[in-house]
Amino acid sequence: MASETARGLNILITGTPGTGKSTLGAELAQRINLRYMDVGDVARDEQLYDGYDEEYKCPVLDEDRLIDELDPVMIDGGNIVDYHSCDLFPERWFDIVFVLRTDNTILYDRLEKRGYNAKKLHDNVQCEIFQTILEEARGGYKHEIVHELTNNTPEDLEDNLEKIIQWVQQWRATH
Ligand SMILES: Nc1ncnc2c1ncn2[C@@H]1O[C@H](COP(=O)(O)OP(=O)(O)O)[C@@H](O)[C@H]1O
Repeated sequence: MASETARGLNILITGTPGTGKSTLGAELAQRINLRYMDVGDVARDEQLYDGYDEEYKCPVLDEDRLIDELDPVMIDGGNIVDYHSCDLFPERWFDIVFVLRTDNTILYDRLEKRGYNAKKLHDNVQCEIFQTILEEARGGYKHEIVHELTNNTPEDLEDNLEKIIQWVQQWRATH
């Protein structure tokens, strides 16, 4: 076996809410035996909040406490992290970053089904139109580790899983 470097593989799955991160992340974790972490769930379980956003009617993430909480786990490696933003994380955490993308009309329907109000729907669809998260990822990580994946249909999901698994196998063979 190739030598384990400082730690095991860490994958970030990011993208606008509704692009399918948790669906893909949870399935991927099962198939390749990594730990799946939804950052929103960790924040809620550990109450890693700092105030309340009246406009969006949601608690504000305490980023410093979140980083402190996750750092030991990330140093160990073997994680798939799911979050709808990526500029808060230390660059050193991730070996590869996947940015999921969804067509605006499909995304709108998914978020409407989720019960988002008009403002939240509009803001999230705008976020996707302006490819905000993709730009964030490209700005925060080395170009060659950032991959954009279209995720509109169940067929896309299966293709994406296969692509990621191939990449992971390659990574494991060379690290
Ligand atoms: N590739 C896909 N094709 C069709 N529907 C999908 C796909 N990926 C996710 N979905 C659906 O879209 C909705 C949002 O997916 P979810 O994984 O919760 O997104 P996120 O974690 O990015 O907010 C869910 O109802 C899920 O079943």
